[in-house]
Amino acid sequence: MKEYKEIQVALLGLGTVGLGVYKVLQMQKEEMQHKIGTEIKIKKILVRNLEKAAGKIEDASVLTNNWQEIVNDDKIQIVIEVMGGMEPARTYIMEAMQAGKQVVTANKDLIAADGKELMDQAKKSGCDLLFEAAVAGAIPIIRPLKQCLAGNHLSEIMGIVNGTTNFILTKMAQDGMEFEEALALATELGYAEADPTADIEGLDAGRKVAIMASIAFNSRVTFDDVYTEGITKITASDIRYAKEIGSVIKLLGVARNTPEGIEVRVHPMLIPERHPLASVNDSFNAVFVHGDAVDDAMFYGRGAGELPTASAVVGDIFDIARNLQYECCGRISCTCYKQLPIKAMDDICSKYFLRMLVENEPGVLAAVTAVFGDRKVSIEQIIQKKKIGELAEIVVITEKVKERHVKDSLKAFEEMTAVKKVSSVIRVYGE
Ligand SMILES: NC(=O)C1=CN([C@@H]2O[C@H](COP(=O)(O)OP(=O)(O)OC[C@H]3O[C@@H](n4cnc5c(N)ncnc54)[C@H](OP(=O)(O)O)[C@@H]3O)[C@@H](O)[C@H]2O)C=CC1
Ligand SMILES: N[C@@H](CC=O)C(=O)O
Ligand code: NA
Repeated sequence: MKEYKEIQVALLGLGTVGLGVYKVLQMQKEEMQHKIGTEIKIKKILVRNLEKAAGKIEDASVLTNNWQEIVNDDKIQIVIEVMGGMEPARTYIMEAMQAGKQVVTANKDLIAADGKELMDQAKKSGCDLLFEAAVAGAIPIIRPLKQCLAGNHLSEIMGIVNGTTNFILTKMAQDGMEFEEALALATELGYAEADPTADIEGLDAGRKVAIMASIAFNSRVTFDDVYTEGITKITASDIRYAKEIGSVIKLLGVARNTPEGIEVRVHPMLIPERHPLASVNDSFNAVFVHGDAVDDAMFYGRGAGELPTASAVVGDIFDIARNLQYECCGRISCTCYKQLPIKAMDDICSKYFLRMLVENEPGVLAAVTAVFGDRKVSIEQIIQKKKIGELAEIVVITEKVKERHVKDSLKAFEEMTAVKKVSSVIRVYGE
């Protein structure tokens, strides 16, 4: 065992998460010696603008805008990447590992796209590359999937894995807030990505689902494999109709290991109010995991924000500090040893909610029903909601059907003069 009076680390980035890590390490100052047998000392913080960063911390002498000062400093043993984005984060992480440093990152964009190359380099360098904060923020999920649940064949992961969109949907449903106002608030609270398009279009959740699926199913799933649909088309009317049928709308990430291949998708879903995910609100996230031994397990906590995300990052730093002392870094490497196919989205099965504007004439409902019937789409419910001039708004809820049959039906409606508009198509949870 090696004894270290202190372990020197460098932070790359001093934004929401970087400042959170700085604060949590200060909050742990008295205790870390007892917990991990050494102290963590931030030796350098890489920033772009020295002046802007100086006002954020007590000792501005640790700030630098020169990466070489970090990568060439042999005393720095852990690099903590919390800048975000693909480059230069990727290069810095690679160079840090090539220089024999351990790495912690919160960067899902990078792990979801280039996880294989990064893990390969970690193995080659005998380094730890830990990324607990990259998925579902504070919630421990990477470590459970890789370690605690390793004695399972995991078949399903499903959950709410984006804090920003969950916050927006909660504010729209519970406080009647407008989409834009709720997004601005989420940004102010430090939940949103630097470009919030990644949150609201489902890309951020897609990256997290790709990372979880790769680990859970031992087969590499990249972000490009994930079907993503965000919440920008969800309207106040959809939320109201959902409420009327005892449901809420949530942005869900789903990954299933099926005999036809891996199903990976992110999209809004109507879920019954009694389902545990329905009460996951604000910036909270929750992940369900199903395995052959564990049965069902659920993980819940804050999915975004300064201190919650830093909680996960600091957990990784502490883990590495222990590994450094016991000289066992790089203990757990890439676990993707299979090459499973990805299931086409057209082949997934779901129930669907469709809101349509049709001519208010006798026979139109029958014609709509016939289009569905001819394309193997069984209807569970069809309700005429209201009249809008000469038109009627109808809501259709289908049985569980194949996505391709719903798409075929939508194509047919485009050709039907009696159908003026299909305003919403939202998948519905359940059998
Ligand atoms: N916010 C959250 O709740 C969570 C975030 N994450 C992830 O953590 C990472 C950081 O997110 P967050 O803190 O919210 O983002 P921020 O935009 O708040 O912070 C990023 C910081 O990195 C700095 N930075 C960017 N590029 C460089 C560079 N080339 N050199 C030096 N500094 C640089 C930025 O500087 P400048 O101020 O000049 O732009 C900024 O201060 C991302 O990967 C994100 O996806 C993960 C989980 C939760
Ligand atoms: N923007 C992300 C931050 C955490 O990953 C989110 O809102 O969940
Ligand atoms: Na996490």
